[in-house]
Amino acid sequence: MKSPSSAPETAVSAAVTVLPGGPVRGQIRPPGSKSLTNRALICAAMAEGVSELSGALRSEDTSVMIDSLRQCGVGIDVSEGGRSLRVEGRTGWNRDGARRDLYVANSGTTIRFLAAALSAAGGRYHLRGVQRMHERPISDLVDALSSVQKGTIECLSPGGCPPVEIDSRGWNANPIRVAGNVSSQYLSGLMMAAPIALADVAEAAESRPGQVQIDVVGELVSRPYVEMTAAVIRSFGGRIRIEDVGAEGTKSATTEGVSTRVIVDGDGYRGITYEIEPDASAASYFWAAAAITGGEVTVLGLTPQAMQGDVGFCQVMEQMGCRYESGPHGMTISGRAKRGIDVDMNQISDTVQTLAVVALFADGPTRVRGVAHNRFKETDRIGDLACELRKLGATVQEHDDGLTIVPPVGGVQPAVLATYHDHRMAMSLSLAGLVAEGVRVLDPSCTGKTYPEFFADLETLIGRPHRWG
Ligand SMILES: O=C(O)C1=C[C@@H](OP(=O)(O)O)[C@@H](O)[C@H](O)C1
Ligand SMILES: C=C(OP(=O)(O)O)C(=O)O
Repeated sequence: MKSPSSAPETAVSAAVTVLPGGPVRGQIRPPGSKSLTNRALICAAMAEGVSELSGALRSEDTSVMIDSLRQCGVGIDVSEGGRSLRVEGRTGWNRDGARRDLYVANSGTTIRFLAAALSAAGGRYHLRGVQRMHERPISDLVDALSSVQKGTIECLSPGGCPPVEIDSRGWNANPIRVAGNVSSQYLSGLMMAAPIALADVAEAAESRPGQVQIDVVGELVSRPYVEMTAAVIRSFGGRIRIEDVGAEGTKSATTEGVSTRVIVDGDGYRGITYEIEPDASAASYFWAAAAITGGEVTVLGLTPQAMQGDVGFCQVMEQMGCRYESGPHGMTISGRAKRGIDVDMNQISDTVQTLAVVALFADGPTRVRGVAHNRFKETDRIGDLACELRKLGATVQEHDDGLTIVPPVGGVQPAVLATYHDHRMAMSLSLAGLVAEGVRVLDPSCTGKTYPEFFADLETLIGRPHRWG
């Protein structure tokens, strides 16, 4: 067994068992938001001037973004253990015009945001990742880009998946139509790319649009991330507005089938000083630790006004019977989550796995709706999640858009749980061990995608070591 001090933060261990004990009580500040770090990096990289980002996340998803931008000629200095990033805007951008081979591991934000930004900036790029990345769809974004981009862009794997090959001379057309039912990251990528297409960075562009209009056709999932994108764009000096089509006065012949319209103008990004919030999806594991054990956990640095929709997980815990309080410094969950609930998680889909584990300890079934798009993430987060919950003794029904979880009669059973290279599978499933004996979680180092120090931080919060191996 490794003690907390001997376990390196990215320990490569075959398995981890979180040991049962009393109620979890304490305060914790998770690392910076992945979503905000990768958005700020894109805007800063394409800005005029220098940006200073503080509170950034250091993890695989942000490292592949930093490495890719550096390969394109962007100067990025990393300090304070990865928390501070100094980004020299577009001065060195793609000077030699060579084809860049960019590796993005399994980071959806990186490949979707970069594909759009690089298409707008112009140049030749090959974007590739791990095997699972080559199974995650990107064709809705690539189709949207190919309709506005001079040059070529194509998906190289069957089913419209990466690698993506780009040979672009910038954008010259309008409006862009994009589907939003598989991932909101396509729209976010286009939104962040639009100011780049409007600015001088597009040296290769044969002509530049004066304004960019992006129309989302049909359903848009994970909406809070789109608001977050707009907020980050505005912070970096971009001008953007989002209209819900269908609202009074917005319907016309040009809005047929369109649910959301985004209009971007202005002349690009400006370098700024920017502070990144702690990661709200990561915070969900600590709130859940309180909810499962009947303890009390305050997550510092987050408020209900945070830019991340996943702070909404606290309201879900409240629905299940916890007490939820917020103050200027943090958000607190206390008491046990006793009630099973029926909940639409479309807007906070990264917390479905966390909720599923809390649901194992409730006194009735929990039905999760609205997350069909969870099948396209690091793994199939409906089918594979159901499989692991059943190993713990739950009765689980899979639906097209989610799942129903009936808690195990007689309590959660000991089990060895697979994690499918999915950081959220490892972080959420391990929490079952806070109450139940013998919950062994395989490949814990997969948390490195967004939270390399997760198990070390959890040990600190619960005040006892995990069993490794
Ligand atoms: O834009 C973002 O930063 C994200 C959007 C969400 O993806 P989808 O829009 O695919 O649901 C979320 O799951 C992901 O972790 C981060
Ligand atoms: C879905 C996720 O990541 P991404 O799509 O950015 O790879 C996630 O972090 O849960």
